Amino acid sequence: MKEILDAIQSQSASNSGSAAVTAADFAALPLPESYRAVTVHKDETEMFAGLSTRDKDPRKSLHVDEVPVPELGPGEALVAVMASSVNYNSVWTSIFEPLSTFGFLERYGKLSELTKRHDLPYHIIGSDLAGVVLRTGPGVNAWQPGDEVVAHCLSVELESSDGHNDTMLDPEQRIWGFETNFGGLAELALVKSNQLMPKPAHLSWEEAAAPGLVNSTAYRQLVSRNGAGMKQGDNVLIWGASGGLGSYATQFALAGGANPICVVSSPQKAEICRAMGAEAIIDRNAEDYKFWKDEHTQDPKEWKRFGKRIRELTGGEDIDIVFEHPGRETFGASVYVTRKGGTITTCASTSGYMHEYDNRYLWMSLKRIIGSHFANYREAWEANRLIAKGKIHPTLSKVYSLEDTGQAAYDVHRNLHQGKVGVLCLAPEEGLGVRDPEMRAKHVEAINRFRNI
Ligand SMILES: C/C=C/C(=O)SCCNC(=O)CCNC(=O)[C@H](O)C(C)(C)COP(=O)(O)OP(=O)(O)OC[C@H]1O[C@@H](n2cnc3c(N)ncnc32)[C@H](O)[C@@H]1OP(=O)(O)O
Ligand SMILES: NC(=O)C1=CN([C@@H]2O[C@H](COP(=O)(O)OP(=O)(O)OC[C@H]3O[C@@H](n4cnc5c(N)ncnc54)[C@H](OP(=O)(O)O)[C@@H]3O)[C@@H](O)[C@H]2O)C=CC1
Repeated sequence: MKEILDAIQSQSASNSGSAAVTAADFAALPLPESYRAVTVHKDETEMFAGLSTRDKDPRKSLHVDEVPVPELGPGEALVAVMASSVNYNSVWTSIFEPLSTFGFLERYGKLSELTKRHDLPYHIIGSDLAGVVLRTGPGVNAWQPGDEVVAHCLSVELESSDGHNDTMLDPEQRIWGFETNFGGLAELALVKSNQLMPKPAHLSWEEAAAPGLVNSTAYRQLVSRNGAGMKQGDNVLIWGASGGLGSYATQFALAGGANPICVVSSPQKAEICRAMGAEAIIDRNAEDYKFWKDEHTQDPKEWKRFGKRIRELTGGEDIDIVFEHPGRETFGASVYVTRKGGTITTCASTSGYMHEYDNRYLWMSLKRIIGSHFANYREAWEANRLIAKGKIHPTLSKVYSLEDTGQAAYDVHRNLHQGKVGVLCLAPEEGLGVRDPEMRAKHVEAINRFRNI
């Protein structure tokens, strides 16, 4: 592993990404037999039985294990991972909710001889990476050893026509590192080569690894015609506006000429939204919205109070698009505050997936609910292109070592974090991997906006 790291480190910081070490040199580097990876264990899926969601502690279930290097198949790439990031899907995996992810691996394993590799008693998690290609499998022509890359997390087989217009609709659609094995929170990762995209040259490894999953998801959910198709002037209500998804949705709204109404839970988070350029901000904690009277009963008076507050901030207008992900806790309010003909677009249900809302406000006012999930190949590419062009910036706040991934996931689970939380895998320190310092200098303030808050 040291030889691999030395080769990556010897890429000059001033050569704009062109390899000082050649592709042949990288291809000739010997692969280790094993590598360190963050895992959950199949024999521990019941370890939190009886505990409340909040009390399930990722620090207990996430391990750093030495695991064998998987065999490389056709159309695949083995990547040396310099950095990765924590996504909420890794929190779900670590607390075995709503399902144990081993069921996904078992199902995938039944598909073919090759996919059997994924069905193991341990699950290497992680759905983001920035790193360097070490090996490519048969049939891979677009990428070669030595290429500096990020990977998006859409894994598809594309054998059915269902996914040929929109790769998210493939019947064998999976999220890499959640529904497949060999994810990015590790020193090496196995991906389909179609997941690879160029690493933005002005970012360090950990910055480049941070946006991938959430940025692509927010792009489809809010901007793409497959999602809400946001346009200039739209009032966009963004829950968790300084969180993983929300920090990108806020940037897309501002960059696209829309008007974000940012919901956060502290003055500190409100300040981050202001620094991004948002003006309409609601501190849900300070204003103490209680959309549920008790576990079973919502309070429409609170929906109305929330709607009035939004009207105060917009000069009397209602919401064109709600960017939803908290789910049960907020969904009734989200449907209520949407304007006639408006859209509620949802990609998650962090607080509970059995939603309740008053359907009269949906049908009588001709509103639409759109389900959205990650992003297709093209959307992921377009979202990464915006990062590479410095139009959208990483929202990395804090960086952990691979050994401390459990703590990083705990912070995200307990909502103690801001923006995105990074993890160094092979990178020995932060700040490495920048190939275009001039471009970086132009954007450095925005790149560092979430750091160490
Ligand atoms: C990018 C990041 C993303 C995120 O962070 S998202 C947040 C994290 N993700 C999650 O929380 C999602 C976790 N996943 C799940 O909870 C489950 O994954 C699903 C509820 C989405 C699906 O449940 P399941 O049981 O895995 O699959 P089924 O499609 O319900 O299939 C079960 C059986 O039910 C049959 N079935 C499906 N639809 C129908 C139908 N309409 N009529 C009759 N049967 C149906 C199937 O065929 C199959 O059958 P057979 O067991 O025999 O294979
Ligand atoms: N389907 C898909 O493709 C994807 C789904 N997801 C899912 O989306 C969800 C959010 O992910 P992500 O943004 O990365 O997570 P984060 O935890 O980084 O951000 C979510 C933010 O939502 C706010 N929030 C949390 N709970 C509530 C609540 N009960 N009511 C109102 N606001 C709340 C919090 O902000 P504050 O406290 O400031 O209000 C929090 O910071 C997760 O469930 C994740 O699995 C994520 C990515 C892709």
